[in-house]
Amino acid sequence: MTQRLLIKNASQIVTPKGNSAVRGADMKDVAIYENQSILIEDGTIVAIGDNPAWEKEIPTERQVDAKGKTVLPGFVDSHTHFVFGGYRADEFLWRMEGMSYMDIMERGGGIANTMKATREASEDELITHSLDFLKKMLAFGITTVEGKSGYGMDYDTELKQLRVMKRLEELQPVSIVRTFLGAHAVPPSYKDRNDEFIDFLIRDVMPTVAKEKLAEFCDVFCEKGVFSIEESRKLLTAAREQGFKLKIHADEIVTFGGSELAGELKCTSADHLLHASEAGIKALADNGVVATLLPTTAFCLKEPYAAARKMIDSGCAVALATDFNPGSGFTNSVPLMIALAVIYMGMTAEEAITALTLNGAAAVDRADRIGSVEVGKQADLVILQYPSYKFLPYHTGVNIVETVIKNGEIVHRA
Ligand SMILES: N=CN[C@@H](CCC(=O)O)C(=O)O
Ligand SMILES: [Zn+2]
Repeated sequence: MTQRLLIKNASQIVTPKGNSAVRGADMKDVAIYENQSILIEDGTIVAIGDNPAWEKEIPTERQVDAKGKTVLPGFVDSHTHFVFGGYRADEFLWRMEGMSYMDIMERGGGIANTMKATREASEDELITHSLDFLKKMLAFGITTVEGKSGYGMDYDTELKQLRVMKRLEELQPVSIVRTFLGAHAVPPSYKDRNDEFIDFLIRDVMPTVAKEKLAEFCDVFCEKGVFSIEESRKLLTAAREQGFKLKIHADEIVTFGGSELAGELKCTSADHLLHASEAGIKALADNGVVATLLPTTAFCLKEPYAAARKMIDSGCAVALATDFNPGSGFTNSVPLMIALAVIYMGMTAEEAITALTLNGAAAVDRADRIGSVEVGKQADLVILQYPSYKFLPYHTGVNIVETVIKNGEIVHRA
């Protein structure tokens, strides 16, 4: 029997439109429907309108009254590292005392610190740890999350992280898009042997990840002192040959040319971009690479924010994501991210919505299925407790998500 759900009388339904990333000036053009309802059948949006017959046909227990509230597409957090062992609270405080992220990394802390704890953790421990994070994400309105490996940097642990994410999909409602980030740092056992480590990933790890369909994307931390442009190009080119779609951590700490490489390789997304050059921004815009910006990381690292305004004005498709991880930004606060984007990065509220929904979906190659409230799309929805989307930045830093719907079912109520 058809399972129906009616979201009725929403003060506003606010959504970007389309099946692909929205670029440049179009990012602000969200549709706003007032006092309309959404009819869902078997997890798919089948109508948006104000047909009085719907209320009569659908049992009251399958109706959600959204009067005085705002409905948005479920948020897509397209860049996280949420499966890891241990914490790095000390490092956070060292940074506040003046040590830099790279200083800590060069002294054997940072990613290597989490690598050790992740290697030691059992699959079940990682599951328990991650379930708690996923629950918090859902409460913030995140209905799809991308998660990366990269805290193993050896065969067993990289696969363990990816398998954990696969198992987590069955245990809770948030959809998980898996990314292989074996090239997250050079592990101590390969110190100063970057080439050999890249070869090891390409030859010994990637084929299993591909064969077992453990990841859809491959990513690399392309950065001065981590992986060079040439090493990143070699890894990503091999990854594409093995069937992966591509992502890149680019120009995070210094201007390095990662954005240009993303353009050259036509990566699905290039992420961070705090120090992307003019030519890099142009390369992203010209090649349809989603520019994924991670404001909470810049905030936690006390670094300048990415040039969101300039990117949008140059025709880029910008996405916003939390980069939730134990080091550079141990926060998955969507309200904080929106506040930073609107207050400090010059994005409008409408652009921030597009960035967090349809463009986030494009950054994980799912814009044809999710990311907007449109007939035919999967019914992943967020209901805010206020009558306008403007409350998202205005009620600054506060979580105003009241109800979350995944695949046409209520999965969270505040
Ligand atoms: N910059 C590289 N990777 C992560 C941080 C990982 C960590 O510090 O544990 C990021 O995207 O910010
Ligand atoms: Zn990252």
